[in-house]
Amino acid sequence: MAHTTEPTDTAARGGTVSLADLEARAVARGSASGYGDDALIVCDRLVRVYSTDGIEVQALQGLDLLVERGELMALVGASGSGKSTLLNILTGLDVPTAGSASVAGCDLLTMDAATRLRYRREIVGFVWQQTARNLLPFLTAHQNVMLPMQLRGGGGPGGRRGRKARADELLGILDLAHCRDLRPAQLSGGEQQRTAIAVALANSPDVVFADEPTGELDSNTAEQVFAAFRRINDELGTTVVIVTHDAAVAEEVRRTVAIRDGRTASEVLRRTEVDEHGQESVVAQEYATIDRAGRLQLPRDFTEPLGIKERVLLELEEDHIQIHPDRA
Ligand SMILES: Nc1ncnc2c1ncn2[C@@H]1O[C@H](COP(=O)(O)OP(=O)(O)OP(=O)(O)O)[C@@H](O)[C@H]1O
Repeated sequence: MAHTTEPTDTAARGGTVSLADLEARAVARGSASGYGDDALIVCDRLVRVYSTDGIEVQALQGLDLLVERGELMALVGASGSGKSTLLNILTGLDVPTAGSASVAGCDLLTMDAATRLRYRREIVGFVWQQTARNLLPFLTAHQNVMLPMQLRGGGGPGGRRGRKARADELLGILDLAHCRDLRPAQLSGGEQQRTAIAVALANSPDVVFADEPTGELDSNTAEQVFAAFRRINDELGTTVVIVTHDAAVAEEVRRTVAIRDGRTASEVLRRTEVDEHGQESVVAQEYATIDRAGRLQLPRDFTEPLGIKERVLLELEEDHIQIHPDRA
């Protein structure tokens, strides 16, 4: 085998290490640690500490998360797990205490005020749980969808006519053509949330964040809203991140990441598989996540029945690792 590792050879020969050697090593190290190079959303060891009256609360405790462009995924977690804290950081409303976070190449820690405004208008879209936060009550559905394009300024693609056509196109994709000239109070809960999705999409953002978007809806209506998220993900390729406490959302998306105590704890992936008879079925599998430091959190359902507490024995097999309770 040909030797291409010059720097090591130099060192092995006992010679002095040249600047070129050091540079080559730095480049090699850099490419090896290219965490999330291709991801749209990158959270790396994200920490958020709140201090109130001298008491510190660690809402995020070194959270790692990668979301690829084009994903339709959900972040789930119990109350207090850190979902809102994470969402506030990802939507540019809050800044983490430590770690790093970027969305579509925007560094969320170092953005200045002007970039933050552009980020919130053009790079990300939002759908909140409360309609009042999503839609202006005195504007029609069509006018609500036009508004972010008008606020963006710069004329927008195709000028006023282009913006009107875009608003109509989005209302069409979301099955809302019949609601075009109605005000929010004249729309059903599901129609309001679908209009909110159209508003979020107005400036063609890289990602839409939705916070408990179906929290105030019955299950049938919620199903229509999830179908709308799937449609914009399929037809427009928009990345969608849904944040909820409702674990049942896993049925509606392809990837669900669970947050526990300010860290990502596990993931459920849903894939469509085709058997030898051509029958399609959806297979959901739960994975434990490994953080950047190599830490793995074992689910309580697994540790409790085996009485696993402080330590385990690990055995490396050819294609898997065995974890044994400490019987000593
Ligand atoms: N502004 C704040 N000041 C102090 N502590 C806070 C603040 N915001 C959140 N926390 C604390 O941080 C932790 C995470 O809160 P967060 O709101 O992110 O959780 P959550 O998963 O969104 O919960 P919920 O579903 O109830 O909204 C909690 O312990 C919460 O009390």
